[in-house]
Amino acid sequence: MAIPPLVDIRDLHVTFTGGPKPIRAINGVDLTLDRGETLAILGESGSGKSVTLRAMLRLNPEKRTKVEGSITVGGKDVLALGSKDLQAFRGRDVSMIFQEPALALDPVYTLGHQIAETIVKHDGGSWDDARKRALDLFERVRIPSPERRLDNYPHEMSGGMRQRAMIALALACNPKVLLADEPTTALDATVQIQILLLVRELQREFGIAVMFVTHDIGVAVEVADRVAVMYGGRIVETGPIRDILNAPRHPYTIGLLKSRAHGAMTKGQRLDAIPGSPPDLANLPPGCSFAPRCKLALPACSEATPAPVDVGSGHMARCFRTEATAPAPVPA
Ligand SMILES: Nc1ncnc2c1ncn2[C@@H]1O[C@H](COP(=O)(O)OP(=O)(O)OP(=O)(O)O)[C@@H](O)[C@H]1O
Repeated sequence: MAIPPLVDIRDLHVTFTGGPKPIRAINGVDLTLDRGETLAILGESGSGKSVTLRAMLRLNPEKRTKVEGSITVGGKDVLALGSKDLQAFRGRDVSMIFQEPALALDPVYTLGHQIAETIVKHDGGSWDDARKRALDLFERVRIPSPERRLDNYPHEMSGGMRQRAMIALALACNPKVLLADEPTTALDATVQIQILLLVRELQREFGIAVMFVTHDIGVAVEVADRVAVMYGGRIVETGPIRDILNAPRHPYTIGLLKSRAHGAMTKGQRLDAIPGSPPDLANLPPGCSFAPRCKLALPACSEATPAPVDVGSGHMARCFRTEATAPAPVPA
C-alpha cells in the first residue's frame, strides 16, 4: 500500500471577505508533501503563495476569511482542530520561519529565554533541560559561541544570526514540517546562500519536510526537490525541479523561466517576458486565469478551467495546450 503524503491539501479555496468585494486568493489548490521532501512554491507577487502557507497554520484572519477544502498533516484534519489542539499543532507539527525574523522573535526577551519558554510550554519538563536543548539547537544552526549568544537579545545579533536564531526557535519542538515564507529575500546574497544551505542540511539531519515560497527560480534550484508554480491562486504546474527546468509545459512557467534570463525576480517586480497583468482576484475571469496573457490560448481556454494533465512521472500541468509545449523529439 502506498504511504500517504505527510501533507495533503485538497481543493483548497481561500476567500477574503472583509472588503467591498470578496478576494478569491486561492482557487482550488491540490498539493502534497512527503516526509523529508523539500517543495518550492514559485510565482509572482499576489499569486497566493503566502496565503497557502498561512492556511496550513490557520494564520489567515479567520473571521474575515472563508476556507473550503481540506488540509491534513500527519493524518490531522487542520481545519477541524479546536483552539487548544491548534496551539499544540503550531510548532510541534508545523512550524514557520518568516522573511523578517522580527516577526518571530520578541525584542524584550533573550533568545535563550524565548526558545526555552517555547520548549517548556509545548513539551513540559524543567527549565534547565529546556535551556540545554536551546544550546543544542544553537549549535545545530551553527551560531558561533552559542552559550554566550543564548543570552543575547535579538537586536544584539546580525541579520544572518537572527535568521539562524529564528530557525532554532522554529525547530524547538521537533516539527514534522517547516514552512519558510521567503526566508532569504531580506538578506544579502552571501547570507542568503548560507541560510539556504543550512535549511537543506537541517532538513537532512532532522528529516523534516520543508515547504518554502520564493520568487526566484535560482533559489528553488539550490534547495528544492519539487516545484509547484502558482498563478491566480492555482497550482498551474508541478513536478521534479529538473523536469520543470528542462521541459516546462505550462506557458506561464515557460514565461517565468525566460524572465529568469534577465536576472532573479524581486518582490513586486513585473515580469518583462510576459506582457499583461496578473488577474484581479476580486474579478477572476472564467477559464484559465493565464489565458488573457497567453500566446498559445485558444477560445476554449477562457471558457473552462483546465484539469491537471499528467505529462510525465510526477509532472503535471493545468493547461489545454500541453501538446503544443511538448519538447521536440530527439532525432534518432
Ligand atoms: N488578509 C488579507 N485580506 C485580504 N486580502 C489578502 C489578505 N492576505 C492576502 N490577501 C490577498 O491575497 C492575494 C494573494 O496574497 P499572497 O500574500 O499569498 O501572495 P504571494 O504570492 O505570497 O505574493 P508576495 O510574493 O508578494 O508575497 C493578494 O492579492 C493579497 O492582496
